Amino acid sequence: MALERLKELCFLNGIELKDEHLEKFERYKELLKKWGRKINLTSILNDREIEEKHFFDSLLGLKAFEVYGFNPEGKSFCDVGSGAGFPGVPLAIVLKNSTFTLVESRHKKCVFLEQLRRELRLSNVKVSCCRIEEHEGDYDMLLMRAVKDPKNAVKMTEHLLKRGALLCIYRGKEEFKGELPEYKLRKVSLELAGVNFKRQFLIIHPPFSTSPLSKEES
Ligand SMILES: C[S@@+](CC[C@H](N)C(=O)[O-])C[C@H]1O[C@@H](n2cnc3c(N)ncnc32)[C@H](O)[C@@H]1O
Repeated sequence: MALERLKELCFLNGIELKDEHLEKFERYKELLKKWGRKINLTSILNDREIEEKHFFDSLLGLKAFEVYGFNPEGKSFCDVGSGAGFPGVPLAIVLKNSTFTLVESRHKKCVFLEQLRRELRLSNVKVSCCRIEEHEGDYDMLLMRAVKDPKNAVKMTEHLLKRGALLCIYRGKEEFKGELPEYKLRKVSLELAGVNFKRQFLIIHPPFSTSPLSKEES
């Protein structure tokens, strides 16, 4: 059955998906497979892995926001270095009242993202083809996935953080032991059912910006 793995993992981990979302995820998967063969979009091109490691993984942001106390409804997000649309597009599919700007520096990936936006009829998504360092905007939250060095991520997005955005970094199980003296940082770890990987999120903001944080800040 279509999207069996995505449905199973979302069910096990309390993420609600409607039929209208599943239709869009199905079309997303087709486009990813078609374009992924032509341009170097992602090394993951089989159904199960796309559903688990891209779609489900991107949606885990919803769980992290919940733990953190951030209501994503109606908010403005910027997906930094969006690549093939992760995590921005899966979140845009389920958060129809929130806006998502996908910033990507590589032209051919931007062409894919534009096509995806049109085919999935995502009126809450915009694509900005430039380096994040040159992108300006006021956002509630910046999203970054597959980031090696959180310090570098902060450096690249400093101009947007100073305008009041939170930065949410999707991390694997490896602990971030570094320091970000000018920022407040909260780690959110998720225990997941049905998968053999862990997800940790770093949520970072400048000390002056309003934040739902009340405890466990460092
Ligand atoms: C490691 S990939 C991650 C892609 C996607 N976010 C994901 O999780 O699958 C990083 C992406 O960021 C883009 N990128 C790298 N430096 C960038 C910059 N300074 N501004 C915008 N995009 C950038 C790359 O072209 C690439 O698509």
